[in-house]
Amino acid sequence: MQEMIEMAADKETFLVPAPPPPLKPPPAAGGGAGGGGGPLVQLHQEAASTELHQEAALASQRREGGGPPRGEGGRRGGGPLVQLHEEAAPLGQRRGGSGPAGRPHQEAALHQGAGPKEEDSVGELQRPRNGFQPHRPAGGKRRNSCNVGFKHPASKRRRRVNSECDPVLPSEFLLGGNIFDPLNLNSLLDEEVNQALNAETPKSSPLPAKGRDPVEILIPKDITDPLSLNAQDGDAALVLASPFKTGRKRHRHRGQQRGGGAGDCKPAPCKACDAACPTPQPYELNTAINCRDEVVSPLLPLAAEGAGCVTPSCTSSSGSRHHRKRRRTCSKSEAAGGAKLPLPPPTPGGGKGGGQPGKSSPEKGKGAGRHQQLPTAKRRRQQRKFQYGNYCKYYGYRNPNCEDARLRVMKPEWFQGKEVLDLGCNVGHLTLSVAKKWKPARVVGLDIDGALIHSARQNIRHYLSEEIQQRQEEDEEAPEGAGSKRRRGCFPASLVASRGPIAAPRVPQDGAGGGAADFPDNVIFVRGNYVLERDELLETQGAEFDVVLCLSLTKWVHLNWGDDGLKRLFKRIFCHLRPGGLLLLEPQPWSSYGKRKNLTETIYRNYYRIKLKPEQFPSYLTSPEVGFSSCELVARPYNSSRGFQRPIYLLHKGHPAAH
Ligand SMILES: C[S@@+](CC[C@H](N)C(=O)[O-])C[C@H]1O[C@@H](n2cnc3c(N)ncnc32)[C@H](O)[C@@H]1O
Repeated sequence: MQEMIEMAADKETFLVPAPPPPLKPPPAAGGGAGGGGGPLVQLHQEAASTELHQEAALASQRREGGGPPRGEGGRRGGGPLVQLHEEAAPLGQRRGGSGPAGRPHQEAALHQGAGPKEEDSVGELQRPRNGFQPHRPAGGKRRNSCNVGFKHPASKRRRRVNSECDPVLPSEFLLGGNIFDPLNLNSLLDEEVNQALNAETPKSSPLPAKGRDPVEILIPKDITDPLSLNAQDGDAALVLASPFKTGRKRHRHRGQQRGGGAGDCKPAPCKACDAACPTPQPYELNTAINCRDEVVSPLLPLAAEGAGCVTPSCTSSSGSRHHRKRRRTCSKSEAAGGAKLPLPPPTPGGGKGGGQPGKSSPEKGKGAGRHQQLPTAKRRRQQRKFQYGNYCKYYGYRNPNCEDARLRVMKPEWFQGKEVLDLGCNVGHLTLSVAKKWKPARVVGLDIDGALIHSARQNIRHYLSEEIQQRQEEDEEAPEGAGSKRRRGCFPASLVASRGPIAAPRVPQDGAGGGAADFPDNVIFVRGNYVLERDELLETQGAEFDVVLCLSLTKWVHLNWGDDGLKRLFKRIFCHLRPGGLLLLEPQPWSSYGKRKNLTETIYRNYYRIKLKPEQFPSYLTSPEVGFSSCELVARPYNSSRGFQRPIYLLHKGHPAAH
């Protein structure tokens, strides 16, 4: 459009300065054919109110291949539209007598970077190529147009000027029009003059003979938008309707490409106008990018998984945005201890975010839609990723309210000063809570998934950062001068949350951090499979711990290594415990096994071979085959998901009377 207008502007420089002055008042309506045909003229007048007609007229000529519009021939090829535009073009000349011829130059000056003062700039204007000296309207007002304020680089403009699309002046006119007054508008000014002027019109501009084909008048569908500038693309062709061709033919909208004949000269859209049209805007692209976030969000967990779940959001919550958001609103202390938080009211069927891993785990809940699209082999591979229950979002699903209710049923004295082994620690939230809250001498978190162990180590920093933050808050709450050190300008809370404390103590590595110490030096995370390969290896296992946590692990060991593997696990725990040691066991119910039986072929096989069901665990553990002296049900902690409402047993080794 912009280009078209500029082309039109260039074309206007060919127009001669001004029409002859009016002699007499215009004739009454219906001034006859010689008057240009009343309706046509009226339409011209209306159409001329939009200067875009002028510009469009010239652009139309370009579309026609540079040739002038022809009466009937023009009609056949969309001519009337061209004609209308072309005829309307010089109407601007009537304004102020001197016409718009100067305007394009002013605009051209703008394009060429002429100075801000129009008067000054006129003098600096380049002469048009055809040698005509444009007329400068006296005090002429620069009219608004589509390209107001829009500057093209000079190179661009020059290219257009020299292009093959240069318009050619019309040589034939209708209804008494001529090059100076193509629409024969002067005929409107005075009836006599009109008659005199049109008594004999030039051969190049014949009067339509009576009985000839009537002049086709094109009526804009929308008179408030005659050029259909507001039309959508699809409506563009419907901009004008001919009474002769109602509903039969669609007229090309200016700017719309013709099927042929236009050669290389394609009308360019007006950028300024297009900006107002409902075409995609750059910010919409941005929206699309934002939307893309929605589109690709299911892939994010994949990335997180691939990255070993090291991000805080990954390690501390579920993959869903919903959960992440919630997680952000609650502190780690809530997640860790949470004893002060009121219990959420029971919801039938379980809470939204607290589903069993089987329901809302990466396998099903989050990736349900994705899995539907995945081929079976890929889905299997995906599922196999979590064949050990090694969900990196486990705590997000399990503790959507950031509270782990199991900590409520545990007694601090079980841990204080003790050495604790947490089997299948996942990303270490419960391990870290125990290590931080109850000051055990040492806590070892062990997990088969190295990525989870990596995350667990990272989480040490977050628990630590929380502690530092708490200390800072306490300091700030304390009154000034009360002996407390108020810290100002400390590390921003957001960065502490996302990156950890600015001066975090060294994160202990494997094998480091031995010996009794305060948190976080009392905690260590180790990757390993706790299930020994053979029973004979049990003999090598020495007693090292006072407490072993075996929470929500049995199902995964059971499914992956069958009855034999689970029994070996129990026996190893027993061996690992010192006399008087404690085992905290939270088995998953048998009813939850079936959902996972198809994860791998081994699991499938094991599932159907399992004989030792979870309800038999207490009796098996206290049997002579293992050796625990007692087993008691501690509690069945509440969870918003019934699937997580599992019993916790306390098993004693050796001297139960001592505990
Ligand atoms: C369902 S999660 C339970 C997490 C944590 N114990 C809790 O209850 O909060 C089970 C964890 O056990 C781990 N796991 C499974 N088999 C294991 C094995 N043989 N040795 C060590 N960890 C194992 C998985 O990687 C997973 O992180």
